[in-house]
Parts: sequence; C-alpha cells; structure tokens
Amino acid sequence: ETGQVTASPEQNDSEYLSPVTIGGQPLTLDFDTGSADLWVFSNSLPSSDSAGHVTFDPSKSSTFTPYSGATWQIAYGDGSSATGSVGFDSVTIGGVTVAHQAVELADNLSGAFVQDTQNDGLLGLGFSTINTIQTQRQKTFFENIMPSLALPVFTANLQADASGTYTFGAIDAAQYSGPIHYTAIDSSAGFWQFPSPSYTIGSNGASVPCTTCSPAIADTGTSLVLLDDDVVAAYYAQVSGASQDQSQGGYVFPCSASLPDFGVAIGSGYTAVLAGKEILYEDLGGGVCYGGLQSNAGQGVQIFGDVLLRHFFAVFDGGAKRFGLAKKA
Ligand SMILES: N#Cc1c(N)n[nH]c1N1CCCC1
Repeated sequence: ETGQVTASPEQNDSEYLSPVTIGGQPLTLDFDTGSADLWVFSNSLPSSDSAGHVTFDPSKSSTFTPYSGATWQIAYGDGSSATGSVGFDSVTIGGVTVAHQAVELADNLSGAFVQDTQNDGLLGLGFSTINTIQTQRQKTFFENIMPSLALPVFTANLQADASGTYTFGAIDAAQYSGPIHYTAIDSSAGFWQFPSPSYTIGSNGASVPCTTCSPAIADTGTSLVLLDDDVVAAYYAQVSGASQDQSQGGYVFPCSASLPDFGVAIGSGYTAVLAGKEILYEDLGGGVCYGGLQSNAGQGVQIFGDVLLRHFFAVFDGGAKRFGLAKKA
C-alpha cells in the first residue's frame, strides 16, 4: 500500500504540519525525522495549555486502549519539552493505517508548544531507539507500517512557502528529476545520520574538507541548518556586514547583503547546494536579516533541517537504511 499527505508550512517555513486521524479524530501534526515519539495535545491538559489546539480525547475513541503505567517525557534540543501517559489506537495517514500505534497523550508541555496553536503534536519519523516511552519504548508509525508498504520508504517533498507532500511506500517519479543521490545512514543514535565530509562556499566554490566533521542528520523537525562552528564562521566571513547577535541568538546580516551559495556534502558522493538567497531565513526588521545557517553550538551533530530540505526531494529508505536527495521536478 502507499499513502500521501500534504505538508503545510508555518510562518518562515519554521515547521510543516500534516493531517493525521487518530481513533477517528483528525489532528494536525509536525512530522519530525529527528525524533521518534508520536505525541498529541490531549484533553488531560489544563485548558490554559490546550486553548486554540485540537485535542485528542481517548474517551471519544472506540478503539483506544490505555497502556497502563507507561509514561513518556521528551526534551528537544531547542529546550522545548513534553510529558504524559500512553495508549494505543488506530492511526491513519493518507489512507495508510496502523491499527495498534502507541499514542502519547501530553498532560504537560513547555510554552513553545502551547503558543504554536497550529500544531496539535508531533509524529516522530526517527528510529525507536530514541522513543521515550518507559518502561518499554514503542515503535514509530513508519516502523509499524513499513512491512505493509509497497516500498519500505517515505519521501519528504517540502516546499518553500508552499504546501508540499509526504509520501509513504513509494518514490513518486512525478516529484523529482534526475538521479537520487543516496548515502548510507547509521541509525544507531536514532537519527537518519550520515557523514558530511566537506562543504562549498560561492558559485562553483571549491570543496573544503571539514575540520570538526560532526556527522549530519536529516531533520524535518528543525527549521534551520545547524553546522559546526568552523563551517558557519567560514560562510558568514564571506557576507559583508554579517555578525553574531547574542540577542537574536545567531548570525545576522544586512538584508541587502549579497549571499554566496552554500553546499554541504551528503555522504562522500554528492554536495547539495543552496542558492545564496535561500539562506536568508527571516527579515527581523530595521534592515537586519537572520540567517538560515547557524551554529550547532558544539552539539557534535550537524542538523540539516527545513532550510535545506525544502529545496530538494528527500528519500528516507528504511529498507536499505539510506538517505537520498534529488532535484525537485
Ligand atoms: N530542537 C529540536 C528538534 C529537533 N532536532 N528535531 N525536532 C525538534 N523539535 C520538534 C519540536 C520542537 C523541537
């Protein structure tokens, strides 16, 4: 079987939201290849937290079964967090259904989630080695559905400031052109992780070998591209007027600055290049703009988020354990 759903961008393409049906109840979730928990706003949240959100109410689902005693608690790299209880229910995405999917019900969450009223929760598409359910972690939607899919894959065709597509079980030839450039992934840390041994700056810039060389992850749940400090410093050294602004939490530059192209190696065989203008992430006002390339703050991993992914067709191959990028159609 195969399924396809829309991926609708929030402001600044900061995240992409997709429709999911849980126990017959429609919710809008952030599909996140950088985590492995499926959690939703639930009716057990205080109304001050759930105001403006669609909440899942297990008592209104005829197929919900509690997972008594199980709990979960997740903390993301950006400081946001959520905790709660667990049950199992039927989860359908684009016509594809997992009958007995672990569904995590939030009964406490951090302010960032409360404020983002378009988002009713997260659907992790990473590997269940990092699922936070205790005492027995549970599989992701993709891991559960993989054996039933025509192909053990899902693809992300996110768009810049426009609605895109997640597809499960097929690599839709209509969505890309030319070759798909694959790299093997190492899922042991729970991510779609691969080496990124070099980068390029400028149009037909020479390939510069990495020095810190942190591994990279393909992460639909992160807005920006977070790079080793030496790489991001080398890039903004080429942008006149760029500086690190503590109050804004990263590199800013004059919106009128000329931005060089930037490419990152996807494994050892392919460099994914962003045009300079695609690196302007947000106009902060007053002629100051915030960059889409920022430091990973020495986290030891480079996070290739939506600023990169929205310019490519991305293949997450759970069967062959590989990740690939292609030009969009
Ligand atoms: N930080 C962070 C992060 C990440 N690396 N992947 N997904 C993340 N979030 C999902 C919701 C909030 C943050």
